[in-house]
Amino acid sequence: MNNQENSVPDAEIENMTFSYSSLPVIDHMNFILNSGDYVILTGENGCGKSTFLKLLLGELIPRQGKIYLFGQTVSPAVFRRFYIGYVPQNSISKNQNFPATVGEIMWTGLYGKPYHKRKRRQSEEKICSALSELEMQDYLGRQIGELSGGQQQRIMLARALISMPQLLILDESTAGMDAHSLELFCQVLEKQNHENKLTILLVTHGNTEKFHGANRYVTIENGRMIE
Ligand SMILES: Nc1ncnc2c1ncn2[C@@H]1O[C@H](COP(=O)(O)OP(=O)(O)OP(=O)(O)O)[C@@H](O)[C@H]1O
Repeated sequence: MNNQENSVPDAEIENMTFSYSSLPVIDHMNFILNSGDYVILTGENGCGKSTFLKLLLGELIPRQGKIYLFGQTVSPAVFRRFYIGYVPQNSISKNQNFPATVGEIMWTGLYGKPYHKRKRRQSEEKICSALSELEMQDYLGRQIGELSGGQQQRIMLARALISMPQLLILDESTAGMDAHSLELFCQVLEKQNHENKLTILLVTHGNTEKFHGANRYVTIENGRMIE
């Protein structure tokens, strides 16, 4: 669904404030993420990027202000109704023995999809095509823990994309990635945004120049979003 048709932003933050007990992190923040935006979010260590994402995803509750996703107040129902893809910083590399193959990880990206069980062939084709885009099609039967960090992150992006999200959130997903993986990752994001109008919100520490095609660059400073 493209929300531009009815001009409802994919995400809207209104006058949001948040603190961890006595530590203020977000201070009367306002922010709008429009459908089709490709936003790069940066900021100093500890400025509140992860906290902002946790608030957006309903993991934390603001002390003040409102958060809307696709025009609706954040709630479990919103996450059932709208697909939001999420690629975190590499967490698999911390568990080299994680007992799953690339294929098994990819299947989890299709859970809840109507064609998941009924159309196995169609699902397999989707998985192969998503892996090919990230040059990982030959790794289907490999244990995820045996792959390099960059390869694992390519798999996690492919997995997020097969769920056909309306919004894709990436939290430091490219940190420490090798040059080739980073190049492929950036190419796929640009293509998804330009061709499929996928809304992207990407948090990164550096390398902002690698993310071709982004239309907005924002930072968090003193608890507010600066564009
Ligand atoms: N659970 C928590 N309890 C208390 N303070 C926290 C908690 N999580 C984060 N903080 C503090 O809140 C501030 C913002 O942290 P946050 O992780 O959101 O920043 P960040 O911009 O994502 O940092 P980095 O770039 O280092 O990942 C920091 O001062 C951090 O120490």
